[in-house]
Amino acid sequence: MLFKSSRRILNLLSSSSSSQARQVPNLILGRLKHSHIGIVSAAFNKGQRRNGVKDGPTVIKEAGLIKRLQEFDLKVIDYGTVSMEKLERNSSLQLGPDGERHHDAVLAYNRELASLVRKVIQENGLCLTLGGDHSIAIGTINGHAQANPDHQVVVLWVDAHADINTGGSSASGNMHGMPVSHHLRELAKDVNRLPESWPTPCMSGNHIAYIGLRDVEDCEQKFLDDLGILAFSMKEVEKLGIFEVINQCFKHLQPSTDRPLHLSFDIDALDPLEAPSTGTPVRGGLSLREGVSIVEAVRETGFLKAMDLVEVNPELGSEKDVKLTLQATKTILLAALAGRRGAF
Ligand SMILES: NC(=[NH2+])NCCC[C@H](N)C(=O)O
Ligand SMILES: [Mn+2]
Ligand SMILES: [Mn+2]
Repeated sequence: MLFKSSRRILNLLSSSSSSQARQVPNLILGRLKHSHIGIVSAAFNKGQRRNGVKDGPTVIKEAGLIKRLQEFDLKVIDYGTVSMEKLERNSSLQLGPDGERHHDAVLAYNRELASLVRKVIQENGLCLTLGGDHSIAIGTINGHAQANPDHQVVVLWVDAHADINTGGSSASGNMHGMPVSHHLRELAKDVNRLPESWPTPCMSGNHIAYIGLRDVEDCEQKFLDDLGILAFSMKEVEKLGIFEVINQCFKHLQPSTDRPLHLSFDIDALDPLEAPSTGTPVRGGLSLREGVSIVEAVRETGFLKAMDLVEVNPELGSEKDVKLTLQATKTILLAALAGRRGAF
């Protein structure tokens, strides 16, 4: 009798511990349920002047991202690449009305990208878009909004830069410094669109928050101030600490089932000591641990529906620099999507 019952307890113990061992993060992230993670490769570089950034998606995938995510029982579907080929047949530099470099090409590419992002979300996937330069967030956020016509998408933008220039305010003409302005209703009249008036603005200044800023131009700061946009620069991260900053962002954005969350993560938000291979590095950035804390908190809200990881450029820096940058990138993605810290 005693033997029997202790046997039963042993069985119970072993079955509960084995089910615990299997308790890896499954496909239910908080209260938004996803059937899979859909990966979109946005191999695009016309939003700035360096070629290599279009190879970001390939090197990130070659570094074993999908296999690593699958090790945590996540179902991953590769939706393939939105390529620049069609645009390249007409690759002459064409300026927009306010000097935006490759204006129509950037927008035409993003319109196609937006359709694929919309498809991933409509098929109930959590959409991860690998860039590419940050101009691809014109398409990803638009596609996310298209998939949720009855809901307000809210955006957490993690970056050294505000990327809120318009053609008129930009000193460089590079459209990777302009994606945010394309989505804001308040700036609608300052943004030049395609003849079919794509993209339509899908949010207001109170639907976006920033973390990590440290290289913001005067015109951009004026947009942030005028629109009352919540923005935590590295100075505030330093003063308040990363958890207070994250909490204030979520209090403000109020992600929920009615307010799906879009995370746009520029790898240059991290300090260049952590992620050197990127086109516009700025020293004094987030530690990898702070970056991980941000994306862990994002995941834990349960309302993450789409994420961009942009500006990894494998042609910049030494072999060691590229390796470090890819390790940091994978660390961020593993924490954001699987809720895990660990080695690659
Ligand atoms: N996504 C980026 N890395 N953006 C950098 C933008 C730099 C500068 N503010 C510009 O508009 O040209
Ligand atoms: Mn940046
Ligand atoms: Mn950026």
